[in-house]
Amino acid sequence: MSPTSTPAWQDLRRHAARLAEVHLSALFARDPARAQRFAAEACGLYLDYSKQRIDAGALGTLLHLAEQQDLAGWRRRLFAGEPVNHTEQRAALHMALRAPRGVSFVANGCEVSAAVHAVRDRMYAFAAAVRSGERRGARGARFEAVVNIGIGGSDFGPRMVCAALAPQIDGPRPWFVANVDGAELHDTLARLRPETTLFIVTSKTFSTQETLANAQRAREWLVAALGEAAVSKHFVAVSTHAARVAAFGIDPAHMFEFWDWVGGRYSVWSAVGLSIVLALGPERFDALLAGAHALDRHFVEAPAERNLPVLMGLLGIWNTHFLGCASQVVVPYAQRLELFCGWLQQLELESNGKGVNRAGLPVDHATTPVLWGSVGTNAQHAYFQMLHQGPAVHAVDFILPVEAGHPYPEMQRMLVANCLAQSAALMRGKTATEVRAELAAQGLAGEALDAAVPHRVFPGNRPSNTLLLPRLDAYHLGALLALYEHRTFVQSVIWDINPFDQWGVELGKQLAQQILDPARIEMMDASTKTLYQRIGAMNH
Ligand SMILES: O=P(O)(O)OC[C@H]1O[C@H](O)[C@H](O)[C@@H](O)[C@@H]1O
Repeated sequence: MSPTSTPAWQDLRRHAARLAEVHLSALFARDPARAQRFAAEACGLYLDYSKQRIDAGALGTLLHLAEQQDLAGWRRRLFAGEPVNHTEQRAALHMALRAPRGVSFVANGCEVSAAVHAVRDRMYAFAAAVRSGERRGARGARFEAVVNIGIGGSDFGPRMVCAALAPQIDGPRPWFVANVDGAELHDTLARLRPETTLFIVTSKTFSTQETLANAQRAREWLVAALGEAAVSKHFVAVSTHAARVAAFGIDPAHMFEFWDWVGGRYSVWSAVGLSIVLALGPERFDALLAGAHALDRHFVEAPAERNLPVLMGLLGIWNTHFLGCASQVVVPYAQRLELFCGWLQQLELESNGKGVNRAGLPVDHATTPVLWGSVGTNAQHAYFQMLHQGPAVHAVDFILPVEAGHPYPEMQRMLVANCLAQSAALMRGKTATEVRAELAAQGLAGEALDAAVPHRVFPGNRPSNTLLLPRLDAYHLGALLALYEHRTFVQSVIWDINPFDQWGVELGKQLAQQILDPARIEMMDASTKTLYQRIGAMNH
C-alpha cells in the first residue's frame, strides 16, 4: 500500500504543519531532556537525533507509519529468506553471511548456513596459506600484492573496508581496479611485479564488461611476464557462476562461491570480502561480521522506538516527505572513511532509486533522496556554505569515531570540535540580533552595519543526526555498515518498493553494447551518433 494512503501519513502532515513554525532551538529550550530523549544506542554505536526537527508526537506517528506499512512483517519475511526480491524471485539474505556457526538461515526454502561456512573455511585456509607464504607465485615468490578486479558491489565494499582499517593491514597489500578506463589498471600494474601479485576476479555474474576487460588485460600482463602456466597460481575468482569462470580460464577449483540471494551491494560479507581477509586476516574479518551480526540482532529484537535502523529510516522519511529534504548528506569525520559515501551511494540509491511500487504501479511520492557527502573537515571547506545558508533541502548524517586512530590527540580534539560545531551551527543558526551585536562590538555602525547583517545571518533549523562510534575498528565498522543496510530496507518498506533489484542499470549497458557494434550504431539517436563521429574525428 502506498504510504500516502495510510492514516499515519495524514497525521504526519498535521505534525509537519504544526512544527513548521517551531525552530529547533525552541524545541531544545522547551525540553531540557531533549538530548537524552532523542538518542538511542546499540552495538557501541550512539545516535543523537535530537537535532532532527521532530517532537514526541511526530516520532510516535512515524512509528505508527512503520506499523501501518507492516515493517515487522517485512523484516520477518526478510530474515526468513522469503523471496522479498520478487522481481527476481530471490531472497535477500546477507544476514546469513555474518551469523555465527550454529545459527541457521533458510533462503527460498533451502538451508544455506552450512554452505556459507564451508566457503568461509576455504577462504580462511586460502588466506592463511597466502599470508604465511606457504602458497606462493609461479616463480616461488611470496605474494606481496593482491589486486581485486571487480566493480559496483564487487568493489565498493572491500575497497572501503580496506581503506577504513588500513593501519591494521598485516598481509599482502590490497589494490582495487574497477573502472573500464584502463588508466586505473595501468597505473596499478605499473606499481606491481607479476611474480608477487595475486589477482582476484570478483563478479557475481561474471559477465560484467568492465571486470572482464580488466581481468583479460591483467591476465595478458601476467602471461607476458611469467607464461600461461602461471595463471592458475596467480588468479582466483569470486562468483556465483562457475561455468563463466571456467570459460574465462580460471579453474573453478580456484573459485570462491556465493549465491544469488546475496545482492551485489550487500555482498562484502561473502567471498567478495576475500581481499579483506587476505589483507587483514580472518580474525578481523570475523570481527567485521560479528559487528554486523550484532546489529542484525538489534534490528530484529529492539523495540522500534529504540531501534537504530528503524529510527534512522523513519527520520529519513520524515525529512524527505515532510520537511522537503530531497538531499541526504553523509559526512564521516574520519579520513579513513573517505570511501564510505561511495559504498553508501550504491547501497541506498541502487536499492531505493525506484519509480514503481512492489505491484509495478508508479509511486505517488518521492523515493530515495539524493545521497552524497565526503569526509569532514574537508567538506566544511567545500559545500558547507550551502548547507548553512543555501536552500533548506539537506539533512545531514555526521559520523564520528571517537578514539583517535593516530598518535596526535590534539588533532583529534580539533576534529571532534569541528564535527560538533557544524551540527550545532546547522541547528541553532545565528539571528540578525546576534549578528548586529557582534558587528557593533567590532565597531561597525549605521548603514554599513545594516548592509552587512543579512549576509551573516544563519537561519539554522537544519536537521542532522550524529552517530558516534567508539573507534574505527572492524567490529564497529561492521555494525555501521549493517545499520545503513537495514535503514535502507526500512525505507523501502515504508515506500512499498523492492530494494533488492536494479533494473535501472540495464538500459545503459545494452546501449553501450550497441555503440560498440558498428552494425548497430546507425540505429542510435542523432546526438549520440554525432558525438560518436566527433570522437572518431578527434581520434585522428
Ligand atoms: O558482481 P557483478 O556481477 O560483476 O556486478 C557488479 C555490479 O553490476 C551492476 O552495476 C549492478 O547494478 C551492481 O549491483 C553490481 O554490483
